[in-house]
Amino acid sequence: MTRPSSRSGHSDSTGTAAARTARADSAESAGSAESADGTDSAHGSAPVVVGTPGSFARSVLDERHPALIERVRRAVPYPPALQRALDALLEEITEGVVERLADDEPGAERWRDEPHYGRPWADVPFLWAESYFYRRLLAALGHFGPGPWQGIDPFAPFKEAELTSTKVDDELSALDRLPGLPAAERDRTLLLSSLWGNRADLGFRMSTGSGGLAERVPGLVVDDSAALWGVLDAGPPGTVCLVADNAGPELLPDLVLADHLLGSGRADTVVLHLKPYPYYVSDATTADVLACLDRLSGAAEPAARVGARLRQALRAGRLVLRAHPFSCAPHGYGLMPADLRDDFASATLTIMKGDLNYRRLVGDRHWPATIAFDEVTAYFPGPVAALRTLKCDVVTGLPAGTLERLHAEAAEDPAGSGAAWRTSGTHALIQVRA
Ligand SMILES: O=P(O)(O)OC[C@H]1O[C@](O)(CO)[C@@H](O)[C@@H]1O
Repeated sequence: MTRPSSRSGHSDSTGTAAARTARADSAESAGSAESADGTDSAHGSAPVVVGTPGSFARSVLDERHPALIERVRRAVPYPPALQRALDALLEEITEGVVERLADDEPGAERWRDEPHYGRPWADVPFLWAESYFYRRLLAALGHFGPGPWQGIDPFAPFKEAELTSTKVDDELSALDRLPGLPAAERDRTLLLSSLWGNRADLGFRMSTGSGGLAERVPGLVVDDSAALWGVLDAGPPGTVCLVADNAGPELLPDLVLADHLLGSGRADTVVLHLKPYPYYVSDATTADVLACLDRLSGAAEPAARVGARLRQALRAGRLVLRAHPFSCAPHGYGLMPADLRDDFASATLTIMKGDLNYRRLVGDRHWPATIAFDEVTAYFPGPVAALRTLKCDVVTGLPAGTLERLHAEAAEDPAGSGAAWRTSGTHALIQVRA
């Protein structure tokens, strides 16, 4: 495998203007030409739009976003002007049309060319609507300043509550079982901890017991983990890109996995991709990494040792943090700018964590669930793995038999849960394109 050297310089583009030029290229290289209505001509798979009441996407816009505004308002004592800005945003998303960022808002130029302004929020693509909502929330709260609220993370109180919970102590103390496990089971435990950390309620406790972990994870609908280790073991240790998702209970097992990749010789360097600003409530930023390192260092052994090794890896440049602007862009990775593409191209493997990264990786579309993962990620510049619990309608790469089983289970469920397996986080997948 040719691995061009990675570049560290980053453009300031979220991929908006340049992205549209790149769209044709990336669609072409993915073998999926888009028609004027946004439908993928090869498969008839339309982009997910916020859409009609009753859809999952609409419930996020109608219920979760207003609830989040109220949660943020209760958690932080914002002054009257910022409260009024929150009121205005709430009114806009529930009754109005999509408004532009104010011209004097820092970074407004990155959003200027988007085509969705003046339309009802329900009419725009789901991925775009969610991403723009978070940007507008931060604008309302003065996050980008200048001013006294500049840089304040409105989600910090929630993140801190999760990170300081005693549940995390239990999970960290379970780390002491790892050295006693055979190497293959240690690999698997750490991989599954990182995977289920995306649901943020299992984590390291999965390492207990004597049975194989896979048997105790009935919700794992695709398990390409052998291919994942195969990619990493195929050559000398190189760079692994780990594209993080949530802070706290998800980021901790991600960091422990990064330590394991470095310590087991699977990676020479781990590049951890973070969000440059608070996003999707709990997405990890640099501050969240530092908080996790403090949490590890303040815990009992062996967690404290993991924390010390990670600090040393940061100092030595073996654990590298990136916060590329495109990480908060409202687009799929098919539109990533060249410098980010170079980063991923130079990696032995890129591991995409979580549901949002999955949507951005495969494209936020109503794909047939059985369409090959290899096909929808063909554009990606290097080997890529997705570790994700299912929290939205988008899924690809399911074996036909698995899909049938999921439908049959849903049909038999007395609660009539329908397609809840797609959205409730009870199911998960490990998919790899080597
Ligand atoms: O933290 P994760 O796994 O990326 O999940 C975020 C998911 O939450 C939602 O915002 C709402 O459920 C999804 O649209 C999104 O994909």
